[in-house]
Amino acid sequence: MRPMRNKMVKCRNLKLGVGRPKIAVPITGHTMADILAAVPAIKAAQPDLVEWRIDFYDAVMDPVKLQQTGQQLRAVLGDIALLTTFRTSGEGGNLALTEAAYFDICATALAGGYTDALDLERYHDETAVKRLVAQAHQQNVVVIMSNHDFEQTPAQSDIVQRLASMVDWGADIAKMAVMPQSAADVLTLLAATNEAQQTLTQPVITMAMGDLGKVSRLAGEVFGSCLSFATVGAASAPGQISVERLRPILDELTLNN
Ligand SMILES: O=C1C[C@@](O)(C(=O)O)C[C@@H](O)[C@@H]1O
Repeated sequence: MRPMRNKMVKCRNLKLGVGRPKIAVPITGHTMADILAAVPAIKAAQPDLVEWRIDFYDAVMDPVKLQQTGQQLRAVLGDIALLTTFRTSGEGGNLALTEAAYFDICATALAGGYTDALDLERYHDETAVKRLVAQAHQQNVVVIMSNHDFEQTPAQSDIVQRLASMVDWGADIAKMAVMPQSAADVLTLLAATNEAQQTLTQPVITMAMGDLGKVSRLAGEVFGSCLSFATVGAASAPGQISVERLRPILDELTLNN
């Protein structure tokens, strides 16, 4: 029997949470030229969504440049959905920032009017996170709330509780990445995904990182993760495989009944 799926979330022309898992490709360029130059090869690979990792962008602290680059990226992407993510250094990102600067950058990205979705890390000040959720929703921007544990894999109940708390705080989609140290850890992540997708009202995105966790990036259809990050060129996290290799595996694992 096909597993039960949660509510669908629309992001531009994408329906997340229904049908097969969608494919996201990160852009990790440091300059506007690098960022825009990555687009033709990405478009040729036909991902469902592009993630702009603004923590890699040299001018991320300059609001005007951030918005202009975002708008140019939006224009060249055509109709591909765009997710903007600032990953803080505590969660595996590229740049250390004060809390205030993190929230300012997220607000600047939203005010730029170019993004279809925003990644918001769950483990920051509650009032500030909820204020950004409200701002995003006013602008019809999808909130993907996230948490990354680059050291280990929390217990199943802890992972589910973290995902549930994201939904409580207004996330449209709840995302959790863990670092497995054993095959048992990968099973824990998959079991937590299965439980969360059956019990939460919103879709979830999960992954176990590194080589041990690769299987979790392939198996979203079965366990209930609605988006898998894959590469065209540079990876943004350990264990990502190329879009070219991922797509036929997702096709193969499609549930037809
Ligand atoms: O949250 C995620 C997931 C990710 O960490 C991964 O493991 O594929 C890659 C990040 O770019 C993205 O923001």
